[in-house]
Amino acid sequence: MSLLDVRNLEVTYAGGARAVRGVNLSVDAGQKLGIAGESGCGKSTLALALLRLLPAGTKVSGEILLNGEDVLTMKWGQVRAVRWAGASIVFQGAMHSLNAVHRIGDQIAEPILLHKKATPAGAKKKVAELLEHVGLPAARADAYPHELSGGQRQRVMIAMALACDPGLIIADEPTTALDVMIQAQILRLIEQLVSDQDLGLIMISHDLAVLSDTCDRLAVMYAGRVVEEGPASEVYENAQHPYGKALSAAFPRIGDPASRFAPRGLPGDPPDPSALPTGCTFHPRCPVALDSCITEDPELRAAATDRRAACVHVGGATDPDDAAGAEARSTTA
Ligand SMILES: Nc1ncnc2c1ncn2[C@@H]1O[C@H](COP(=O)(O)OP(=O)(O)OP(=O)(O)O)[C@@H](O)[C@H]1O
Repeated sequence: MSLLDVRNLEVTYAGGARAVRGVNLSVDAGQKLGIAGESGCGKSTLALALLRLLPAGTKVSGEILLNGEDVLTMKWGQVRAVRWAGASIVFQGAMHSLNAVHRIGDQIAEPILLHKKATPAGAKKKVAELLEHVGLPAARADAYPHELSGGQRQRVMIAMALACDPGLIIADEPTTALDVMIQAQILRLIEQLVSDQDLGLIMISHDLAVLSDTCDRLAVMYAGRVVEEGPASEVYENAQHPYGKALSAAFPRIGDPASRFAPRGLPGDPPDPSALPTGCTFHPRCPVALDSCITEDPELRAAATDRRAACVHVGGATDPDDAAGAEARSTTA
């Protein structure tokens, strides 16, 4: 049994935006899954859905099996316990997530007192251990958030996420607000904690390079769907889906000066999730779209060993007559 098994997850916001569509994914203990995609592709919605943190009125269907139990059908009391002890989220921008008027030790202690039913002395001891675990002196428990640097605050957020010993950490752009040096330190810290404690990790980022460096597997999302999935370094180095290729080409590579000076962006924007294009939702931006892509939306299918992509061009499914149409379009574009 996987630590987390998400099956056919669909999320539609009250206004009709289909932010997550038919997502399947799984994470085992000790496994690090990266979720990549441009802004608006549904990554944060997916993270929030996993712990039922979406606004009231949002329609969610499918299954979210955490340790075999479906989070979507749990009673609220159980969901609240699962949020700390089963899986917890580290958000970007720790300053906004921490309460400015409380000492950080008290903030970390709160879930321990509430969900672990610890005594005040037991919670204090655990807070000291957690701070040391994330590389902060235990005495920093007495500090207020504004007395810490951005990197230290993000370490506090990680300590807080670990407070009730969850099996899964969901890190949503955990280093986006930090400078490059601190970003690297925080990423190494997360990696180390995950491997020391055999945790599962879902790391969300628009930055494919960061994800390929940190994670074992990578899922690329576009318009609410996973369009490509496989071992992280392979997806980054040799994406199969045209969107994965474009996303990967947008990042300069070490040792490849050409890519450094000419990273290729992808023209256009992801579609409005309340008015999605027909067929493959990527077809309006796709440089190799076929006529059939306007009407057909391919399922994820085997692209190579242990890799899958949702594109008519993978798995030998391309119709040669249709390919002529694509060629004509790309030469006139
Ligand atoms: N509360 C909401 N109500 C309606 N639509 C929403 C809501 N939150 C997000 N959306 C829409 O759902 C889509 C997916 O948003 P989401 O924030 O999940 O994407 P993302 O990939 O995480 O982007 P970013 O990296 O910018 O956070 C977007 O089109 C967004 O406008």
